[in-house]
Order: sequence, then structure tokens, then C-alpha cells
Amino acid sequence: MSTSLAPPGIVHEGTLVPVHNGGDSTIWLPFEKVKLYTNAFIIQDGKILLGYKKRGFGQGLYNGFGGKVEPNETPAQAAARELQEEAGIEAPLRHCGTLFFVLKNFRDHAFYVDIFVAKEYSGTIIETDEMRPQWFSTASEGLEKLDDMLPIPYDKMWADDVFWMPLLLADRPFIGRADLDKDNTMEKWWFAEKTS
Ligand SMILES: CNc1ncnc2c1ncn2[C@@H]1O[C@H](COP(=O)(O)OP(=O)(O)OP(=O)(O)O)[C@@H](O)[C@H]1O
Repeated sequence: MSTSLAPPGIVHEGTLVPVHNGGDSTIWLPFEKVKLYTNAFIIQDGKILLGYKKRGFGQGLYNGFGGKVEPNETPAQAAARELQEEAGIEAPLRHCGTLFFVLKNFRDHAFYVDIFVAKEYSGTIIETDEMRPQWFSTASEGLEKLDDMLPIPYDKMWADDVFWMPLLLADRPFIGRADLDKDNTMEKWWFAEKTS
């Protein structure tokens, strides 16, 4: 499959296998600037570490740990810094995906987000001013759950997460774009697995 399938904003070489696409909107929302972000997840022993965002952008939603890439950093450096700042830990992060978001009522810039994952971490997980970390079970519904750990709270996450998180959990590299309306509903989306 060729890269020309990918929506504007997505730059990728290699083989992409689309896994989801949809939405009523016929056009991708235009954007002027692109800002780089990171998002990092710890996944181990049937559980995933998410943080409840206590303030600022995405307040009230669970997400990985991340934020803006500063001008002097690489995305990998920013991911490590944000994980330390927001959860108090260090981890051998690996790049696992790239996502591009345009928010209908936040057109100042588009979000280019590098997603990182690690299977282990060091340090002690702490609650910070910005995030309250919490483990969730990665077991699918119907399968045995770990203790009383809750399943991933997709209803309290960004609406796009349910499309790509299964790929992250399966350690399958992915790429995608979602355009969202202000009430966290999906306008148009496209997600693909990277197979080379
Ligand atoms: C629209 N659908 C989305 N789905 C999943 N995740 C999304 C997202 N849109 C943004 N994100 C993530 O949300 C964080 C915001 O970061 P944000 O807190 O604003 O950055 P940063 O910590 O640098 O800000 P301040 O220091 O407070 O200015 C950052 O990880 C970014 O990847």
C-alpha cells in the first residue's frame, strides 16, 4: 500500500495497512502551524499506567504522560522529561506510533504527537500537580481481570484513543490522524498499522 493514502499532516515511508477510517466530514480540516507533542505509556503484566489530567488542556480525561516538545529537545528527550515531570519515573521508552490531530475549535495549531511505550520503569510513581497516575487492566472484557483493576476508561479519554490503543497494547507500530469537534467527538479519522 502506498503512502499517498495517508491524510495531510502524516509523513511516512514504508508499508501502511489502514485499520480504521471514517467520519461524515468529506474534507480534512485545514491547519496553519504544527506543534510537536509526546505521549508516553508504561505497559506491563497486563496493566497500563494512565494519568488523570487535573488541569489545563484535556482536563478531566485520562491519557498517557506527555506534552510539548521544547525547541532544544528531540521528541524522545521530551517524552522522558514529561514522564519524569508528570509521573516521577524514568523508563526505557521506545517509539511506537505517530498521531496527528486537528481540533475544530482549536485551530491555532495541529498536534503532531509521537507516542512512546516502555515495559518497565524505575523510580516511584507519584501524583503531581498536573496528573494523578492510575493503573488499569489491559485484559479484554470477558477475560480474567487483574485483582479489581478497572478496564481502560475509554469513555473518559480522548475519543480517538479507542482506535489506536489496541495497536499500542499489541506492540504494533501505528500512525493516524483524527479531526475532532470541541465536545471530543470524532469528525473524520484514519489510522494505519506500519508493517515496515
Ligand atoms: C485530540 N486527541 C488526543 N488524543 C490523545 N492525546 C492527545 C490528544 N490531543 C492532545 N493529546 C496529548 O495531550 C497532551 C497535551 O499536553 P499539554 O499538557 O498541553 O502539554 P504541556 O504539558 O507541555 O503543557 P503545559 O506545560 O501545561 O503548557 C500531550 O501529551 C498530547 O500528546
